[in-house]
Amino acid sequence: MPSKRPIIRPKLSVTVLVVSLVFVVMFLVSVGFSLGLLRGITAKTQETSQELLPELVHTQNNLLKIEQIRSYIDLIYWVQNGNLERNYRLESQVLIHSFLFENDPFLASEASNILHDIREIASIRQLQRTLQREAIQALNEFTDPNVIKVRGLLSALPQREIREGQLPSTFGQLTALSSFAEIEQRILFISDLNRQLDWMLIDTKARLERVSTYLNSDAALKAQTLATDIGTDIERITQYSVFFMSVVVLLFLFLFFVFKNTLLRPIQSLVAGLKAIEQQGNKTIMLKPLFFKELDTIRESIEDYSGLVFRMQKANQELENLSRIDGLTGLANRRYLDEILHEEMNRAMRHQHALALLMIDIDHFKGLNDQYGHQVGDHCLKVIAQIIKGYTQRTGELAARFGGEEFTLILPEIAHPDVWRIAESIREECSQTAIYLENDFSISIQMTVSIGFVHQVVDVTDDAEALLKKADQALYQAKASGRNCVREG
Ligand SMILES: Nc1nc2c(ncn2[C@@H]2O[C@H](COP(=O)(O)OP(=O)(O)OP(=O)(O)O)[C@@H](O)[C@H]2O)c(=O)[nH]1
Repeated sequence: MPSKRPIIRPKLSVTVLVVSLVFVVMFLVSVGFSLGLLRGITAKTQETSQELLPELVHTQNNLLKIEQIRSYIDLIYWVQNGNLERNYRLESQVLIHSFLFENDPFLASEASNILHDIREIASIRQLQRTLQREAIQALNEFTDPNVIKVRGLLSALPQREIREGQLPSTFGQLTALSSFAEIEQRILFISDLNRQLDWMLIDTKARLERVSTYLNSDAALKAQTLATDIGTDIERITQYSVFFMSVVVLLFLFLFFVFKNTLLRPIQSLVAGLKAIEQQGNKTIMLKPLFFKELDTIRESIEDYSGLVFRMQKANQELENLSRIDGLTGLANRRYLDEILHEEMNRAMRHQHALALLMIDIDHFKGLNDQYGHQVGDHCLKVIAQIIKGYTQRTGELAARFGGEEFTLILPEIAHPDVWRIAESIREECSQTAIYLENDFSISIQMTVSIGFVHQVVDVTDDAEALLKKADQALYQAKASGRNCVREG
């Protein structure tokens, strides 16, 4: 037969240590991971605040500068004073130079175009202003109303354009100085310059608008990138938290399930085992082997304890039986007789039943002892005892050895005629039984018994002693009446 391999059971203490270590390692890993994640997010936030935010600020600055350049261009266009115009031009140039390109080729090329436009506008405006001034100066000496009108028109440039046909057809004295066509041509040229300026202004403003739109969309893009970055980080933190919490919850559920099956239930079964020993110590209990070594050791101890309790209960029972039984005849002894008689009297009293007590004594037993010896006497006592015991069938009936060669029979809940019948039967059976000597079967002994009994409904005034006494007196009468007879007390 193949030898059974011993089952290796894990130790609870070691398991708890290992689980704790796993938890500690998991905790450290998660702390490390959390710190790494947070560090990454912090670095990203710093990077954002150091790069993206300044970029956004630069874009906003550029937008402001664009607005300022736009107003400078207007001023360059409208201003009549050359010095002021130069100032505005320089200011706008400074602004363009302070423009932040951030390596953006579109911005760089548009800035240089704007610079070029400003110079162009300024130079045309300068030329227009010079020509305008010269023309006005030349016309200043004349008082002709048409000349004054033309001078007025020239002074209103560039607010109001001078169109062909707007000029008067004659200039009076002026025609003496130069031809009408020549003057008209010059004034219209100045006005043309104005139209050119208008177009340039429209172009430049459109360019500025383009740059402004570009910067705005760039700022929006950067803001969106920033928002997306923050959103991604928040999502990562959320995902990590959900993952970590799920792992922890699942692990706890798993451990709870494992410990419930390997720890809580086994402990409950051990407690149930102990209770079973307490409640039913008359049999040994067997428990299922347990997973953890320590618990299994406790299980083995409980099983051993159960076996011990069982053996002790058995021994106690045997001792108790021995203390109730007469060693020679196997009938109840005097002590147990008193106990049962007391109980049966109480029961009879409660239920108002009649109780019968028979005292049975072997006749001339001393002579038998003397003739055949004590051993034969003992044998006869056993035979008579078995005959009497044969009359105990119902619950509560008890045959006892009262002492020496005297026996007692308790018959509860019995009718009077039945007592007589049973007593006579015992007497008759004893007298008809031939007892053979164990070492000589040729010799048989005939024995008789005398019986005294009492039958009555017990009341509170009665006690066991009185009942026994009454039965004994009846027995005495039977003896006095010549033995081998029954008498009632
Ligand atoms: N062999 C044996 N004899 C016992 C035992 N117990 C008592 N005896 C004897 O029983 C006898 C009782 O004798 P007595 O009381 O004189 O009664 P009896 O001889 O039966 O006479 P009556 O009862 O008057 O018929 C005594 O000789 C006791 O020694 C016992 O356990 N074994």
